[in-house]
Amino acid sequence: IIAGLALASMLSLEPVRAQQSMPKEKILLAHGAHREGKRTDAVMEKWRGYGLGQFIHWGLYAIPGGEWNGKQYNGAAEWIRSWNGIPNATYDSLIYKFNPTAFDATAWAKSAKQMGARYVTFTTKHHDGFCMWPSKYSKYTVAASPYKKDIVKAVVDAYDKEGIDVILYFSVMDWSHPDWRYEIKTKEDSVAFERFKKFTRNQLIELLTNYPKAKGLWFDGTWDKSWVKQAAFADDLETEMRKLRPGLIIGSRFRADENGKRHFDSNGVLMGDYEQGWERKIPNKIEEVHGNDWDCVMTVPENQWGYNKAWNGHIKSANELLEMTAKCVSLGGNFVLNFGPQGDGAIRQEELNLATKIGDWMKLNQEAIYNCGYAGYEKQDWGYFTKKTGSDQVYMVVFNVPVSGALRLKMPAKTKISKAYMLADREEKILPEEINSNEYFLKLKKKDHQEPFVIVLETGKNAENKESIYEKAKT
Ligand SMILES: C[C@@H]1O/C(=N\OC(=O)Nc2ccccc2)[C@@H](O)[C@H](O)[C@@H]1O
Repeated sequence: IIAGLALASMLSLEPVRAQQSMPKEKILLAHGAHREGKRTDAVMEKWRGYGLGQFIHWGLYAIPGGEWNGKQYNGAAEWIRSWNGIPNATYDSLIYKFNPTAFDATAWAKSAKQMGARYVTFTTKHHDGFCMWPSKYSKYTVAASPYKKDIVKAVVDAYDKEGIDVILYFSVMDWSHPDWRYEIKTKEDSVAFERFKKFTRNQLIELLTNYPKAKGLWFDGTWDKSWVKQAAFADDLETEMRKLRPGLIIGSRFRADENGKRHFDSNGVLMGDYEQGWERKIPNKIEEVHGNDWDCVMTVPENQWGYNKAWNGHIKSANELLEMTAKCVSLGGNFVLNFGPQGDGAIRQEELNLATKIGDWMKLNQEAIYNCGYAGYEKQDWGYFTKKTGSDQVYMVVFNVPVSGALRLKMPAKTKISKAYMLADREEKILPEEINSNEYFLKLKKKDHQEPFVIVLETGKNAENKESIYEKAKT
């Protein structure tokens, strides 16, 4: 095209327009993203509105709980098999100690329900390769443990009964499988990894077949070169899984495109149905989520997913976790809080206490979290705006009350407030005092709030559109 234009100009057929900055040419990809933009089906619409979820990391690693022969493992407790202080066979013999007599899936599900979680992501197989279901493709499963029973089934059934949707976590990387490779260097590696790919496909089809109620798969352990090079295989497998389970939700961490690009393909388009990169981190502004669905998965300690006896370092409080929840929802995402049950199957008291506190708050304020998203308003110091999907209803989730006891509220131009009141007590009206066009003071009855609260703002059509009482500053 450029040569043609240049030739034309030389022949003075027509002046060449200054070369527009040509849009970046899309690279033709066989195994890139197969959809651009958010999914619009009902299953994904429901996922988008969950707001709050629970992650559960449970497996053999919960038995040592981050400690071995009295020594504290400094990494994440669920990674302890990789500690060079423990021979793999010694770790793997933990299977003979796995008999969680305190495991009660119904109690877990009821605690999650009370907390206000609307979905749960459960570890069917973590990097250590131990299967929490009786997989017929592995000997290293609950079936070979003293416990014997199918834990994945118990969790899926119990959470489904509480109306909480289940997503199955699955680690592709499987340290215990003889055919797993970090990268393919030799012919032998390649032959072994072909067997591993078949094994992985078999287990995934088995999970989707055994647990049809599961709404999605949360993939992990997909960052090593061996798997990143499997663009065609992983793409075909994703297509097969979606065909087997229409509506299946798969995140951006499952597969890479043929150039090894993960999460976003070579054209910058999100792989899968939502972005999975927000692991123990939250975006600060809407631009960072690029118009995609996303969820943030978060630990209570700094970085412990599996049960760790040492409950130390910075342990997040209920208010911190509520602020993370509100921040995620205010930017159009979901917040997924991790629980690491003990080796005996009981959830530790500290985590149960957090679930209770979060649940008590959610009972009063869930309307500002469920089926809410980005309001499009300017972020302000007092906290986070959320907006009810498909309505004008806007919420202020307040975490910071200034010493004045009054909140300064800046609304977008032409957006008037007709009513404002406390969500937890609708009788407590708040009279916005307009101090400038679209700027208001909201005086609060109570000043010493010990936990976040929500103010409902009625805006939109029924708000009177009186002109601002202030002259525009003459500048
Ligand atoms: C949810 C966590 O997921 C993991 N790893 O996550 C990542 O590797 N996250 C990641 C990596 C690169 C960029 C962004 C996130 C696991 O290793 C860990 O044990 C836990 O199951």
